[in-house]
Amino acid sequence: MVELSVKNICPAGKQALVCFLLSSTIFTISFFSGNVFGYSAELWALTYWGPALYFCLFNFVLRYCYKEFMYEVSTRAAFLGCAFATGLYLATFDSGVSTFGAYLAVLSFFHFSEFMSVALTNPSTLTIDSFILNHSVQYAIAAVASWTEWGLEYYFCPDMKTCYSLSCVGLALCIGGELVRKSAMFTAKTNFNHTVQFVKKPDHRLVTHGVYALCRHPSYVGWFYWSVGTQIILLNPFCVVAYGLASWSFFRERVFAEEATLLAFFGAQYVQYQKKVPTGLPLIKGYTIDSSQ
Ligand SMILES: C[S@@+](CC[C@H](N)C(=O)[O-])C[C@H]1O[C@@H](n2cnc3c(N)ncnc32)[C@H](O)[C@@H]1O
Repeated sequence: MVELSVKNICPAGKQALVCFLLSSTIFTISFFSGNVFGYSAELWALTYWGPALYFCLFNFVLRYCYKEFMYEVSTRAAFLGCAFATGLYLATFDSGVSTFGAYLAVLSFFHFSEFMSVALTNPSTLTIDSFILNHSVQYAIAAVASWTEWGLEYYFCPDMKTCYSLSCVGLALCIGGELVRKSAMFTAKTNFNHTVQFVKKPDHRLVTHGVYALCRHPSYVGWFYWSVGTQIILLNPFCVVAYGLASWSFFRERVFAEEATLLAFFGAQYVQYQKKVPTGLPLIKGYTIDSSQ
């Protein structure tokens, strides 16, 4: 049984936590120093060049102190910490830029928390991919498309990006999605894996309690709503629709393939589970014995 506590966190998890917190704190202090002390030319330089200088120096130190995996973890966690603080800072702007700031904070926190959740729940599977920064080419294209849409609309129609109440609905959807996904990871623990398993491990147990008693694929449900939520935060009308359709079609295929393996692993036990509990994703039924005929 894995005991979840910060004390028991694995070395790479601790390292990621320290780098994320240190970087986000230093960036936050630099960015917000102007709000506290007023803006002078010197402080302006400190506010913007300070964080950049820190980031370069910190990476230089990391390069000499850590090797391979630990170095890769440290730089990614530090980068995500900087992005998170930058997002928080931009979110305080009195213009449409604040929507991009909120999005940046949500995005960087998501990738950091994915790594930390694996570090806490299933450390033996922890790799650099646990940040899921390099999820897929499609994921990268989708991100760039959303930045492009936001940039074009902000440039040509800045008023479009000031519907803050709608942006807050997106934020609520992202927070809800995060909570559901992380509840799934913390409930399934070592049975959860970022990549679908095609060979059953001897200790793989079917999880049907907690959030898995409400839906069969809570981590996908959370990610689905989180991804649509990010586009509502950005007030991107085209990407809201495109993300909804792309995520839905991705999860429909993923659930189908995953359930075929789960039926092979757990047989009648999984059939019973399917009868009682829905997938949780709209209009997705999953793989039933009938689908194979
Ligand atoms: C990325 S996780 C996703 C889990 C689940 N689909 C969800 O959305 O919460 C994929 C791994 O979880 C495992 N898995 C999925 N549902 C499970 C369950 N109810 N009990 C145990 N393992 C499960 C699969 O075998 C697969 O290797």
